[in-house]
Amino acid sequence: MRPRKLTAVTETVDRGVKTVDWRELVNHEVVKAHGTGNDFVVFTDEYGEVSLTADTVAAVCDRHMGLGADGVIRAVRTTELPEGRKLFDQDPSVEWFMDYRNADGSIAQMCGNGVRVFVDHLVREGLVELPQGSQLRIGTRAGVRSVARTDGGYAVDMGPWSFMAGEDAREKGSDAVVTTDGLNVPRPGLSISMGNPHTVVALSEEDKLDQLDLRRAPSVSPEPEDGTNVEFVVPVDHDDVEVGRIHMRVFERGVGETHSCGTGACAAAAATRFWGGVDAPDRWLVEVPGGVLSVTFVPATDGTEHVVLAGPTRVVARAILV
Ligand SMILES: N[C@@H](CCC[C@H](N)C(=O)O)C(=O)O
Repeated sequence: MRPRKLTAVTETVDRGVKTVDWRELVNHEVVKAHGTGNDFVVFTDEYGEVSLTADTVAAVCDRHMGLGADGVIRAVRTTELPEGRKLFDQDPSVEWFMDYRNADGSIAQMCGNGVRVFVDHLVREGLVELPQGSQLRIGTRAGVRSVARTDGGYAVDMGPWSFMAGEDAREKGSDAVVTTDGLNVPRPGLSISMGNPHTVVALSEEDKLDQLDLRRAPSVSPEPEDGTNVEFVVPVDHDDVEVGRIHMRVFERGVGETHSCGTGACAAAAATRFWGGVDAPDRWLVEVPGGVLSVTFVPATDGTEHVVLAGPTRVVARAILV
């Protein structure tokens, strides 16, 4: 899961025109869709016939030479991948697996915006039925997730959140030091797992989120072995004490700065609520450059606390890769 460098894909230059070759996906129909500006190329590979390589993913996601996206999502039957088969054997109602890849071709365990886009794809393609109010259980590399159709999109039970550094972080409120361009001093960060890793940094209003320069990856010390997504948050002033509100910018592992990150919004809300103490609300609105995500902390039947992420999805194009 370590971030990988964008490697060269097979390129041919014909009369001055560079053409990239995405091999396995030639002639495949794909959909370009996004959730609050976190955009994905999505395709169905029901029987797992495409052997998707990191180079192909990077080529398709290239914003100049490809379709351009923050990641690729393959919809595949759980029975067709070893990771999915395990989930299916435990619960045969889990029929579909979200095979998620970052723009650089690396594999990530989870993608919160991607789950909504993935389920919307299954519904639109007629692969599942999901009337409003009903739930669909899908497989991911972080385990099974339940998704409900809502008025304006989908709500995903993202499972429990946890401190990556354990109880030590709970006591200190941070476990890392984060440095980034645009911030003149290093800041403490709190690392939270949502199935994938996040490090959340709180900024004061004066720090001005928009002064951050996230063209280069922030440096996180100690450096997490598998890398991390880094979220910067600033509280938003508002009157409703029942709902927390934050602004967030994110640098995603394996991608770069994105317009939104669903798991990042959950981690950012979890960290901010933790810093806020016992009176902090259970419902949060996370404003990202691509829109607003809703994050709610709910007690689960197994005694843990689950995070429910809700937000919109939008399909922008259907294409055949040539
Ligand atoms: N954009 C996603 C997160 C995608 C994976 C992430 N870049 C990672 O490597 O962990 C989301 O909406 O959660």
